[in-house]
Amino acid sequence: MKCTGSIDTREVEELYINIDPIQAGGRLTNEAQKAVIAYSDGYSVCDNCLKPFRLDYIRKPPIAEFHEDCAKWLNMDQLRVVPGARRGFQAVASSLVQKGDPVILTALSHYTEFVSVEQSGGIPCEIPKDENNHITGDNAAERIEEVIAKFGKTPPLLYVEHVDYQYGNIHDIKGIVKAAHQYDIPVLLNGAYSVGVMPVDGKALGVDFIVGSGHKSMAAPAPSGVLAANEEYADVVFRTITAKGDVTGRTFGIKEVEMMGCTLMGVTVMGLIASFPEVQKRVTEWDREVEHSRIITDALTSIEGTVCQSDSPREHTLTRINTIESFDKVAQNHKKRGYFFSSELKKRGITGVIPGSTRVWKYNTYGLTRKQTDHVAASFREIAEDNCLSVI
Ligand SMILES: Cc1ncc(COP(=O)(O)O)c(C=O)c1O
Repeated sequence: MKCTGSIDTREVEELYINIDPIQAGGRLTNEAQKAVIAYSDGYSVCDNCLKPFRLDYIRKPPIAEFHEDCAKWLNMDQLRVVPGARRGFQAVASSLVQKGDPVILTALSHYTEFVSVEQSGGIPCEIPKDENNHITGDNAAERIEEVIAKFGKTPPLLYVEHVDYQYGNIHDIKGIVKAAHQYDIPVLLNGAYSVGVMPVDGKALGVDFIVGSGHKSMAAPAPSGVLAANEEYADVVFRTITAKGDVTGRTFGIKEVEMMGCTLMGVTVMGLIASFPEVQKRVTEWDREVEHSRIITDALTSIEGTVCQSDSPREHTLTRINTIESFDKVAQNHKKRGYFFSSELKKRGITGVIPGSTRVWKYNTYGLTRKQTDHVAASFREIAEDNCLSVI
């Protein structure tokens, strides 16, 4: 097929309630949609890039202010915008990890963390999860000791998910930080599923870095994100270039090495900034989101044979559910096989569950209204009853 450049409307968002596990927190606000159009030209944010020539100093549009305000909001000392959470991991690993260094991550770490470790020549060492699918301070301490004994050196970095992508569980960050700091290991908090949807306080958690994903949880276009650091590490990660042209003698001012000079331009940074007021407001309404998550999860677990594999009652909107003994049993004898489930959901105006999956799958209820929540909950029950599954 040839790309003609003509783009259809995106039905998923226009016509359906979307419970896709990764998309919920990244939907743009109306303000971001307006900003995206206004700043759609490539270098549009550079109209007023005056000395010093760097993205985070631009005051019109208020990019400098966003950097200050967003750092404050996360209770961290300094912040930069980055093209996705993964680029935040990359900047930190590239600054702190040397070839052959052991680096601590967890049994629930995202692949992009592993990629950043590999790029820097580090050796990934995972903290195992416990029987409740949690990463604990005790397990972290034990693993750190083991790794130091094995490699004969202290890991330069530890990554931990605030909320992991497999279960949507919230982990004991304070306990893990306590363990890491006993060995002077800095902690990077992966806030891909927390920054922008729930309250996050870097100083209260005690972390050294926070990484957030704009397109996952801050109502921003992709690829966007934030990297925040505390004062102790800011100078290292946000160091400026010292290289000089050996023939021309040129120097390059205050460009930051890990940021490749400047990062987000145009649509991405302006979408992130335009959504920021709404994002700050919505994290204060987290309790309501959790309530909606519980309503839907309760509906699913009221279907005989269905097991919630995430923490219960839910504390987050991302949930992993096991329907092997319920919807998958129906699928075995259904003419549409596993596709019956997504097709029944679609008939009811719901999308986001991978077509064909009826065994273990994830959904995210973030951003649903109460009416939509009740409709999704009732739909799961109805599909079960229509297919002779008992609902308690
Ligand atoms: C837990 C987690 N961390 C990091 C990432 C990467 O985020 P980004 O796409 O912003 O680089 C993802 C994306 O799926 C994720 O689920």
